[in-house]
Amino acid sequence: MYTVIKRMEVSAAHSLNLSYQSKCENLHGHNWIITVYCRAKELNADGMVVDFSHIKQAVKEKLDHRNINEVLPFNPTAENMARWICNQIPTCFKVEVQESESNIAIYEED
Ligand SMILES: Nc1nc2c(c(=O)[nH]1)N=C([C@H](O)[C@H](O)COP(=O)(O)OP(=O)(O)OP(=O)(O)O)CN2
Ligand SMILES: [Zn+2]
Repeated sequence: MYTVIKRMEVSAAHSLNLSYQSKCENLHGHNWIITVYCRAKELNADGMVVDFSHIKQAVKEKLDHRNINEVLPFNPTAENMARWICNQIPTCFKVEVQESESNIAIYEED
């Protein structure tokens, strides 16, 4: 089994729609650290699980320096973002989305 790990920093803005009052309902920014884990039993014809630059294209190039609420059609919590990122990338099984030193969400397939 092969595993590749791609880490990216995404600087962007978002606001959250919440069922309670929160400062996070206001538009604000993060430098998200996003870590994508992919694995495969066999390498593809190019000798890769997945090209690191294709992961970057699927994530960073869509989200970086954007208002994430205008890109993603759901409430952009770290958990929802992690699931969406995982679903964008064939062979991905786990995504960590770190909003700050103290706040991290992980989505992992069963
Ligand atoms: N489970 C989640 N909780 C929160 C999320 C989330 O995505 N998942 N997101 C937010 C907001 O994005 C908010 O920006 C986080 O604010 P922050 O100031 O970083 O968080 P804290 O209030 O916990 O402050 P610390 O000083 O970092 O502890 C909120 N919650
Ligand atoms: Zn936030």
